[in-house]
Amino acid sequence: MDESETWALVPVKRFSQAKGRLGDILVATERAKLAQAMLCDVLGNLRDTRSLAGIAVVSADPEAFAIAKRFGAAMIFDEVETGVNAAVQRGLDALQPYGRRVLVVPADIPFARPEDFEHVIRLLDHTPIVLVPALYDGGTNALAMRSPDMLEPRFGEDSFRAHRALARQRQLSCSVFKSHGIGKDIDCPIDFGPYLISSQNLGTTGSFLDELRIAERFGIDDHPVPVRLF
Ligand SMILES: Nc1nc2c(ncn2[C@@H]2O[C@H](COP(=O)(O)OP(=O)(O)OP(=O)(O)O)[C@@H](O)[C@H]2O)c(=O)[nH]1
Ligand SMILES: O=C(O)[C@H](O)COP(=O)(O)O
Repeated sequence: MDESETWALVPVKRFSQAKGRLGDILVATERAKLAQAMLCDVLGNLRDTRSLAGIAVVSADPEAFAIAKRFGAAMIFDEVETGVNAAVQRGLDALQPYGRRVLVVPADIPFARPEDFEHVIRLLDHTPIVLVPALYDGGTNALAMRSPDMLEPRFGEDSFRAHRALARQRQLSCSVFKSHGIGKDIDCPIDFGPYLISSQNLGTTGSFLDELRIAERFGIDDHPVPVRLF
């Protein structure tokens, strides 16, 4: 086994429970479909990231496994489903015996391109930890480590600061890559800003948003409005 191989690890919550923060504007079936569409885009972009040796999906949802299979990803069963950190830790434990590098990403970053992931992987040659902050909410949209046991995952509120602090505490140097592709996620209604909708190819997610007529439903037109500063 080549120890410099990098595997991607994607935690996926049961689709029927996904995207609760969008509950005011999307019904449960729409939230589930959006989560599935984003997973397809994330797995497609990871599959097209040439330096990745493999992808693993950690989930309890059979539908997530069906999607994972389509993209050639390995499957790790999340039997307890007690949140993102327990799920990621389960995945890290599964990869640990192989001594691989890992790139942990959430399933809701459909804007991340293969070249963004390649950049993270290259940075791992320079520092043992690489973090990509979420652009707006203090989250972490990619956590890459030279080995799966370097940091325990601390996803959730203010996780970027928590991951950085943990790396410092362990005396592990850390690169921070501010990536527009990886940094943008869809968590809250505000994330459906006009910039996102009119931006480049958004793949399966874009098609689903078109189908939802998201712009019309939320009164967003084609003109830039200060929903967020990009
Ligand atoms: N396997 C697994 N993945 C999870 C779990 N909880 C969250 N995730 C995943 O972890 C990432 C971050 O998820 P969250 O922000 O907690 O949940 P979300 O569904 O994206 O959004 P909210 O419901 O609005 O919080 C996403 O990829 C989720 O699918 C869990 O219990 N098990
Ligand atoms: O740090 C975090 O928790 C994240 O940014 C991950 O997930 P989310 O974008 O789905 O909340």
